[in-house]
Amino acid sequence: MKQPKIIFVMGVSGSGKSTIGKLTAEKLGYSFFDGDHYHPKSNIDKMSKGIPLDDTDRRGWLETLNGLGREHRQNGAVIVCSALKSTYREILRAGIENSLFLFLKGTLDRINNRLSLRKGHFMPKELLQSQFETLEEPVDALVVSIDDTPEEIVHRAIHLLSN
Ligand SMILES: Nc1ncnc2c1ncn2[C@@H]1O[C@H](COP(=O)(O)OP(=O)(O)OP(=O)(O)O)[C@@H](O)[C@H]1O
Ligand SMILES: O=C(O)[C@H](O)[C@@H](O)[C@H](O)[C@H](O)CO
Repeated sequence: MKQPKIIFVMGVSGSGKSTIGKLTAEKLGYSFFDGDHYHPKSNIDKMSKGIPLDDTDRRGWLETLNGLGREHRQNGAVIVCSALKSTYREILRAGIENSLFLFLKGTLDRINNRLSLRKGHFMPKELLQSQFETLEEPVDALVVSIDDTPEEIVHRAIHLLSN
């Protein structure tokens, strides 16, 4: 496979997207963008109150991340985004031929445990159930299990990306 220039790291809240995405970008020498930093304040306020985002809330945010992908498609970027639905992934990858989704797959129990330990993040762990309900697992993504150390997960992801 020709190594993709834009890698979207996807999965439910707490699946490890920021952790794995940052390390993967470092290894590949790509820019790194964390989708969490591109939400409008209204979205952050909503999630902080424990209310899940809907399609309308997410639309502009997904378009912004697609714009980032288009901007960096020559030099390479890892972009972190939950990308829960197939229609969201269509928005994200629109016009970017050499893009790929890396799906971090884990169980609700395991992620719930990790979120119980995480401090200082706006996303309440009570929203995790709705993240799983919204998730449409991708059929055309690279899939890595989250049941390992971040270093091992990144090692496997890079192996998959370069084969
Ligand atoms: N492989 C791993 N093993 C153990 N802990 C991990 C692993 N990956 C991530 N974590 C921890 O799990 C928590 C969630 O990870 P992280 O914040 O990267 O997830 P996320 O998908 O970016 O979350 P969100 O979408 O809510 O921003 C963090 O406290 C992180 O340190
Ligand atoms: O689509 C969504 O519901 C949101 O994007 C969330 O997943 C957050 O961005 C983030 O992952 C929370 O930490």
